[in-house]
Formats: sequence, C-alpha cells, structure tokens
Amino acid sequence: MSGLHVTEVGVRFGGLVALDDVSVDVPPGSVVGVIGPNGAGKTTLFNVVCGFVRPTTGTLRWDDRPFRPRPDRLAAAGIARTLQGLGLFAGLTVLENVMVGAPARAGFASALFGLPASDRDERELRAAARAALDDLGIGPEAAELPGALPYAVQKKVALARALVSRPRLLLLDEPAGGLGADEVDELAALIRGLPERSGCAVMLVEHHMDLVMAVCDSIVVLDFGKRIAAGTPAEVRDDPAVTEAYLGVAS
Ligand SMILES: Nc1ncnc2c1ncn2[C@@H]1O[C@H](COP(=O)(O)OP(=O)(O)OP(=O)(O)O)[C@@H](O)[C@H]1O
Repeated sequence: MSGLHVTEVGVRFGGLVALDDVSVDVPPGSVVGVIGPNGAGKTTLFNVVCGFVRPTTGTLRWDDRPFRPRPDRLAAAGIARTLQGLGLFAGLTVLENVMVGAPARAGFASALFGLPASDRDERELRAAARAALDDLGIGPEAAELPGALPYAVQKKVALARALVSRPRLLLLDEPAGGLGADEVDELAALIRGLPERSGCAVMLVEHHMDLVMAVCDSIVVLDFGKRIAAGTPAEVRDDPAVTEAYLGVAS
C-alpha cells in the first residue's frame, strides 16, 4: 500500500475536536481533494500530514511505512507543500526563492566542518531551479524580485519552489486563492498534469469547487471535523450529506 494513508486520525485542541476519526488515502499518482465548510478541519488535516500538528489518535503511513511527519524532514521524505499565502522571500530573486526549496545536498563532511556546499552542488541546485521555472513557463522571470511580478506568477514561483525537490506527494493549500477565472483554468491543467509528468500525487485543500471537481480523482468531505462523504467528484456532488453541510438544509 504505497502512497499516503491517514487512518482514523483524531485531533483535539483543548475541548475542541478538530478532527474525529478521519481517514484519507492518497494513492501514488492520484489527485485527492479535501473540502468542507469553514472550520471543518481541512487545514488541521493538512498540518497533521506536514507534522505541524500531532494527532491525538490514529496513524499515518507513507511509502509502506509508519510515518511520523516532521516539517523539517518533509522534503527528504519526498513530500512538498505550498502555503495558503505565498511565503516568498521579497529580497531574493525568483530563481533564489526556488533554490531555497531544494533539499540541502551538502555532504556530511561539509556539514561537519561548516563548509559551504561545493560549487558543483550550487550549480546543480541552480539548474534544478531553472528547470522547475521553465516547466511552469516562468523561466524568463528568473532574475526578477517576486514583488515586481503579477500575483498569478508569484503563485507559480511558490509552486516551482515546492516542485524543485521532485516530490512524490505535493500538498496544495488553497492554491486558487486570489486567482482569476483564466488563471484557475491554467492551474487546473497544471495540477492535472502533475501525476502524468512527474508521477507526483497531489492532496488539495481548496474552497474553489470548480477546480476541485475538475482536477480530483477522489474527494473527501469534512464537516465539524468528521468525514461526512468520500468518492469521485460526481458521487460527492450528488451526496445529500454534502449539500446539507454546505447549505445547512436537508435536500
Ligand atoms: N491551533 C489551534 N488551536 C485551537 N483551535 C484550533 C487550532 N487550529 C484550528 N482550530 C480549530 O479547529 C477547527 C478546525 O479548523 P481548521 O482551520 O482545520 O478548519 P478549515 O476547514 O481549514 O477551515 P477554513 O476553511 O476556514 O480554513 C476550527 O474550529 C478551528 O477554530
């Protein structure tokens, strides 16, 4: 059972149950959406997978092994994430921002003696960052500062930074936020293409329903911390429990 498996996870913040017995599977090469009304527990689930929040109950498996995620070891585990905002460094160029996303390659000896990474490491890193930018069609912007670029381009820079480590799982937290309709279409094509191009699976937390319906193989719906539905986009769309959660009415 490779891929990511979140099984019966519970999270409590004091008296508040943010997640209650939630299970989600992200098979290799799939796009899985997590949706639900405000406060449903989507970000908490995301933070569990990233290691920012320790679950009170339940288990995680990644790559056929028990998984105790740590934020500082995610890239090494083959997992990358984008943030709800951009999280770009204003004083670094686009290329440098993307280079920051690559896992450190300095060898043991360099680390031990506090030596800088070799020129070769630096060259490889630069080439990988350029390739990630080219892949997303923003190679020409490599030398710009992010603040000088349109928001949609900055979002691509953040995505390139996540992809430069060649993850096998990409966690996207509301990637459509702040984008216009055409840009969301472009994002949809890009997400859809990730498993084919790089074999990368995607876990997507998103409010933008058209995007979720267009790109996901399967969707998990949370409400008040519980998983209330799961299935293909069509199954989830037709599920009365989902309509009720979103509209607050029984259909
Ligand atoms: N660190 C925390 N401490 C206490 N309560 C928290 C914490 N983080 C989240 N919560 C609570 O847990 C519940 C789930 O929040 P979460 O942010 O995961 O929901 P969400 O589905 O991502 O919501 P939104 O769509 O508004 O981002 C909410 O009631 C929230 O107030």
